Amino acid sequence: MSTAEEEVRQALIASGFDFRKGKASPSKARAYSEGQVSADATESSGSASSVAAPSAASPAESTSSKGAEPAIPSASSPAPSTSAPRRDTHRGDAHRARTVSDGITVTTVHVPQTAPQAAGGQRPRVLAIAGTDPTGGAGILADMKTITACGGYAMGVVTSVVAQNTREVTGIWPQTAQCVEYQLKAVSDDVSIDAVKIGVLGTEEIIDTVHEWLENTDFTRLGGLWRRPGNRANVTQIIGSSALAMPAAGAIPANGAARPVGNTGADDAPVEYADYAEYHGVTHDISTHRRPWTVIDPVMISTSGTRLLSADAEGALRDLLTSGLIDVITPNLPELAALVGEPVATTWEEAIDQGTRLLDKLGGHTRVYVKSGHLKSSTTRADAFIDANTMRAISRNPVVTRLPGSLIATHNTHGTGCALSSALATYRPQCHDWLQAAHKAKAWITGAIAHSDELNVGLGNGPVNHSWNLTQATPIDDIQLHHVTQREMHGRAALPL
Ligand SMILES: Nc1ncnc2c1ncn2[C@@H]1O[C@H](COP(=O)(O)OP(=O)(O)O)[C@@H](O)[C@H]1O
Ligand SMILES: Cc1ncc(COP(=O)(O)OP(=O)(O)O)c(N)n1
Repeated sequence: MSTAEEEVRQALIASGFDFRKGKASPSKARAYSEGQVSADATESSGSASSVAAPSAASPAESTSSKGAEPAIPSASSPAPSTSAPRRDTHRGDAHRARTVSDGITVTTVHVPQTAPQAAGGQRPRVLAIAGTDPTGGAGILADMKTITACGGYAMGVVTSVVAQNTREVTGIWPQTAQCVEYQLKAVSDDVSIDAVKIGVLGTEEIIDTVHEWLENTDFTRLGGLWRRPGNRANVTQIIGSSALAMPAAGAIPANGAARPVGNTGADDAPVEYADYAEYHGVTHDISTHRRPWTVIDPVMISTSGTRLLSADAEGALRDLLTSGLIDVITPNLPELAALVGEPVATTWEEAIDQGTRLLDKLGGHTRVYVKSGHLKSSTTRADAFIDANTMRAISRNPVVTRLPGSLIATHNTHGTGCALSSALATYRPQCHDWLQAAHKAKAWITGAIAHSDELNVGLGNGPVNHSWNLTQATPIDDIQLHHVTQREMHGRAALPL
């Protein structure tokens, strides 16, 4: 079994998956434990692999990654508190490098995983802007389940009502731009939004509406973004006691003008951003992340072949993608091909080349998470995270990180892309950087696919199991229910009408 498979296996074990009993899917469990799912064997040797552009050197010191346990938040098995010290979690250890295509070198990098830190019980507030699927496998219902399972508080704005099931799409009713605008405003007028996942947008007008909302809303007005406790030292180190102070000399390399962060008042300081900038030596994120962390799944065509974005809306989509308002775009292979105007990639290497070209095309304003679900010729399901923002201090080239994964033999892949992008958006506020969030999202979706056979939903391509890492609902018997109801009624009676 390759180390990459071992990592996924460990992630599943950490989440409560029982390989001996083969609880979710005996055949799948066997494939894992006996090493039959071996797509990554020739491509990775560390606990995670990265592809780095030539001069993007990874930190050199090496700590063994063997046995490192990717943490997946789980109510049943809380993430271990013995994880690596926080400040170390970014520091990948280069193990080996190889060239996959012109100018791109694969480097195997160990990216230790730590548990998302729950901030005193507070959950990041994550808004999904997406279409519907009444079967709950894809779209906004799937987003709600994913966000909840990944530790967020889920909110949703509906862009399009879609009649679909696990087999086909039978009708699409895009909402008016005004309807979407009112929904967006209703949320952002009242709630601090920490992260946004964008799915089906449907029409040019809706894209423009979301674009304008992201651009013009003052997201810090309601008291700033969610932050984890315990980071105060980093903020003061970088931005001083006032959130508007400039970085201390030397704290951030001079590769861009340091700009004040948006929040005022020490308690509202956006700790994440300062922390991010300090580590990566970039100022980009300080200035842009006054907005919520934003992930877009550029859903254009459903797997069943139906257009979910009108053809004339593609120009507006490109404008949004190049606006600097989007942090990560998560295309599947057909979407990636459409965005770069090329045939669909047939190998992982081609997909990476296309992802890098897409990033170039978008002016480097975003990050590209390339999804491998449609890779027909291979049993690898490794994804790639291509980032032109990190490591700028060392190299101007984008860093391409391989997120290991192997094919799971199941037809239950309806809505995988929706779930992955929601998981990414939800993990980001709980992680140190996008890369760590990407690793967690990949581990989570792998678990959700691996556990999908526990469900029995629909006659076609069934959904993934969004609640795979959650404990069973606590059974409540009739007597308990009776007592709760009595208490509620007494409470209500006391409320003024
Ligand atoms: N059969 C599978 N086995 C393992 N991982 C899969 C499988 N199908 C999809 N994935 C993973 O699910 C995620 C979503 O990918 P993809 O299916 O390409 O997206 P979309 O649903 O947008 O088409 C990716 O991480 C991909 O690698
Ligand atoms: C309302 C809605 N949004 C998105 C999709 C596409 O879902 P995706 O996760 O890309 O997966 P497939 O089901 O198309 O494989 C959808 N169908 N509906």
